[in-house]
Amino acid sequence: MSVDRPDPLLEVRGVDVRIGGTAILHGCDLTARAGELVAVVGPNGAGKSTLGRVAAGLLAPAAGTVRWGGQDVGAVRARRRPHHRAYVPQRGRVPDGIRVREAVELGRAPHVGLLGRPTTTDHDAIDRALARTRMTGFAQRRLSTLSGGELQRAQLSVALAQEAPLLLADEPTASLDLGAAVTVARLLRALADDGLAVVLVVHDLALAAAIADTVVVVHRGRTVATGPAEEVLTPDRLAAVWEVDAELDPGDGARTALRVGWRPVPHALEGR
Ligand SMILES: Nc1ncnc2c1ncn2[C@@H]1O[C@H](COP(=O)(O)OP(=O)(O)OP(=O)(O)O)[C@@H](O)[C@H]1O
Repeated sequence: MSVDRPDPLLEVRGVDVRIGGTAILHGCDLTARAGELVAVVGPNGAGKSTLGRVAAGLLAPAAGTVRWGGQDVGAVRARRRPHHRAYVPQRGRVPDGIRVREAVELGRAPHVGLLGRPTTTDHDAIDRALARTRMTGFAQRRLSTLSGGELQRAQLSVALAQEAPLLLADEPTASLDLGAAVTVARLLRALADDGLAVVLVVHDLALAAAIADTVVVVHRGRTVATGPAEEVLTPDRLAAVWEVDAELDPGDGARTALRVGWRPVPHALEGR
């Protein structure tokens, strides 16, 4: 590890989570620094969203610690939390009737205060968040009328208006077409390049390999590997964790592919 790496904005150490008496996470670790994009990957039900929620302070761990900028999350008052981290849920609630700009204004609310009025700085932050997510032209549209991709971008816009140094996004490219997924992936990479710590829960391993500095593999409630995609997503690990015959092709770094053995191996080739 280089000595001049910034201190972590997110540090999850040895976290256990129990829900309704069931152990969901066991001793999980997750670190993200300014300028770093961390992709949390793993099979269905592995515990990725739970890890994202505990990292976002939405779920209290039964053991272990969660720190934002070195401060224990339990010691951060509820109204200060949006200043530390923004969280984009997998399935955000879409309130009836609310327009995109109004939703983004709600994202900005922690800066405005209970009785205050938005200042020019707040309006500028809202405009920037809309522009960054290409939602300026949708500002007066009701959330309920947006397509799945537009809604994902609107939710990111709400989170960006918070201007928190740590952004956690749970499957922001789920149900997006290829072009829309690339747009969101590039935005997340650009946000990290601008100095945010970005944690992304994602299923698409080729996308994770293309944009993430660090990949964290969650398997059966444990963080079993952490590192650059080419070191972590080896054929052996893909076989052990996802139970597939697959290989990551790192390409030129910006274009990545996952070669997957989709069809059963013919008996004649087995064991060769
Ligand atoms: N509120 C809950 N009550 C009971 N079990 C839960 C609850 N929330 C999550 N779980 C269980 O915890 C495990 C991990 O769930 P989690 O949503 O974190 O997985 P995931 O890796 O994000 O899965 P997916 O890729 O399918 O979204 C699953 O077995 C899930 O059924």
